[in-house]
Amino acid sequence: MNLAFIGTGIMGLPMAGHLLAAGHRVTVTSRTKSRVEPLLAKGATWADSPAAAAKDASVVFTCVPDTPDVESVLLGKGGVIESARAGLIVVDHSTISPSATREMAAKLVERGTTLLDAPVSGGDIGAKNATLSIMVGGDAAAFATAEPLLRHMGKTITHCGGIGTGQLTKLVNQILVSVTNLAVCEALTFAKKAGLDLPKTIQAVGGGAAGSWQLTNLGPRMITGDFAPGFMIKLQQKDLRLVAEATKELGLDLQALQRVTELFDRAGAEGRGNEGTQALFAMV
Ligand SMILES: NC(=O)c1ccc[n+]([C@@H]2O[C@H](COP(=O)([O-])OP(=O)(O)OC[C@H]3O[C@@H](n4cnc5c(N)ncnc54)[C@H](O)[C@@H]3O)[C@@H](O)[C@H]2O)c1
Repeated sequence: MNLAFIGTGIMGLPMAGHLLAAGHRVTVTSRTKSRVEPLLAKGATWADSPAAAAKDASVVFTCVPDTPDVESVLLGKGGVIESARAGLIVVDHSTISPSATREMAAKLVERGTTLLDAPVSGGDIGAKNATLSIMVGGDAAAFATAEPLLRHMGKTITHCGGIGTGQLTKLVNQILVSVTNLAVCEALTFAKKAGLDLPKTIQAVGGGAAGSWQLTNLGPRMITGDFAPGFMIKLQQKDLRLVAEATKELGLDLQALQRVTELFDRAGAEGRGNEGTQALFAMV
């Protein structure tokens, strides 16, 4: 199948690589061409704009940082909409605003193009190992077409409902991920102060009821001071802003969420925005 992938950063690069490895023709574009070289070396084709990338594609994937980036690659100058046509499916893997997603879907549908919101969870490791959880919102027929492609990149693929429900589900995910991250930071701070062997502690509690992705994957990075991203703090701040907007709309007041949001914002203000979320350990 002719596919396009726009935004080949920490997540998009390995995800597009899986589509290539599965035998699809993949045209790619991203902000920094040099970072796409590993895909070009494996047979991907470079395009100078999202519109050019989408021109001959049946399905276009996007994985860029924030809502304005998705708006730019889909609806901006040189955006996908310029070459959009009846039958084209756009699958957006970015984590962005659910309401902006619905608005973009309405604009694309005027060209006969269907948008699926399909944010992912599982981190850089899940992207590399093709074990992502992918939460999809949008038209059921478009989902049926996209699902076999999503299976090359993820293990748990869920059609959550109509357009925007993938993003709302991802916000549920971000509440769990961020509050658990803080719990891991506090537990390991306690363990360190108590003089415990930290790798043994992670092993011991990770196998019981306290086990979690955050503990298993970020705990070892926390205790060795490896703060390379992973999932950047500035992206978690962006996600927590989206969660804050949604909780306000729903009239909710979630205490642990507020605390962890403050800590991530403080980490960002201290210049840690490009570090991985495990660097929260340094803030506790
Ligand atoms: N890193 C993770 O662990 C993780 C996990 C789940 C979800 N996400 C989400 O996935 C999305 C991407 O995250 P990432 O970690 O890969 O970020 P990243 O910054 O590593 O990659 C983003 C890519 O998008 C490209 N890009 C940005 N604006 C562009 C534009 N206008 N046109 C073309 N390309 C553009 C950049 O060049 C970069 O290659 C974000 O929404 C993030 O919240 C990330």
